Amino acid sequence: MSSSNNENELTTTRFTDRLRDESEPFWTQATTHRFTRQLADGTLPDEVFIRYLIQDYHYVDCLAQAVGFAVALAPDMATRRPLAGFLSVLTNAENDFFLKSFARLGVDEATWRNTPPSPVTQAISEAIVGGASGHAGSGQYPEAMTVLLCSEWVYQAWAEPVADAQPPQPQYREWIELHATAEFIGFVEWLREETDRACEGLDAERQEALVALFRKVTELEAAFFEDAFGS
Ligand SMILES: Cc1ncc(C[n+]2csc(CCO)c2C)c(N)n1
Repeated sequence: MSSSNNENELTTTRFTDRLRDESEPFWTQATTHRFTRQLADGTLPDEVFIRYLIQDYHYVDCLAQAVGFAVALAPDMATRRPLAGFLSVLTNAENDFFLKSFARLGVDEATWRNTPPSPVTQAISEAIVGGASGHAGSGQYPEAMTVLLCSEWVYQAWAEPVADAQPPQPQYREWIELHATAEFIGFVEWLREETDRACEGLDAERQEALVALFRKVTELEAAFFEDAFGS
């Protein structure tokens, strides 16, 4: 499949292109979901966004744990630094967004604290933290990068095409802007390059397992959006 190790080939398939392409139909479902379309045109019901935010706050807490594993597993300071920068965004600006949005939407602290993670949230959190930490039997840098890449790339892929949308709800505009900034797009490209570098020399069996992991997380990203509709 990948010819990237053959120097005589003029065209090569990036490993991360393979991850995305082999995740269909879930990739298209996750990146063009009605949740993101309605977010962009302002027709997403408040109660759907509130359900999503409460679940996503659980998810982001698990994601921060997964990034911590990636920081630990990274090969050197130059790779730890962007991951640590991302962890800082997650635990500061991103965290502030959730608390501000809960306040704006009238979701009191007891509600977001006491609403348990849904089965879909539990499944995606286990896939992310398990994949990155070894609880799912892997726990190496390529696995950690693969789950992080999926989580971030799906969001860039839905947000960038709707970056100019101006829904009337300020929290919808902010949620789009957060995922369409040059900084975030640059971070996703770095994740792709680093995942390519970490995975392209691995044997076929390991690569197959990484493709399956990326595909599973992509499927769960689509299910996570659907879950917010209560269907
Ligand atoms: C289920 C789910 N999957 C992925 C993301 C994406 N994401 C999580 S943290 C972060 C950093 C951006 O500031 C981004 C893009 C999400 N929010 N929820």
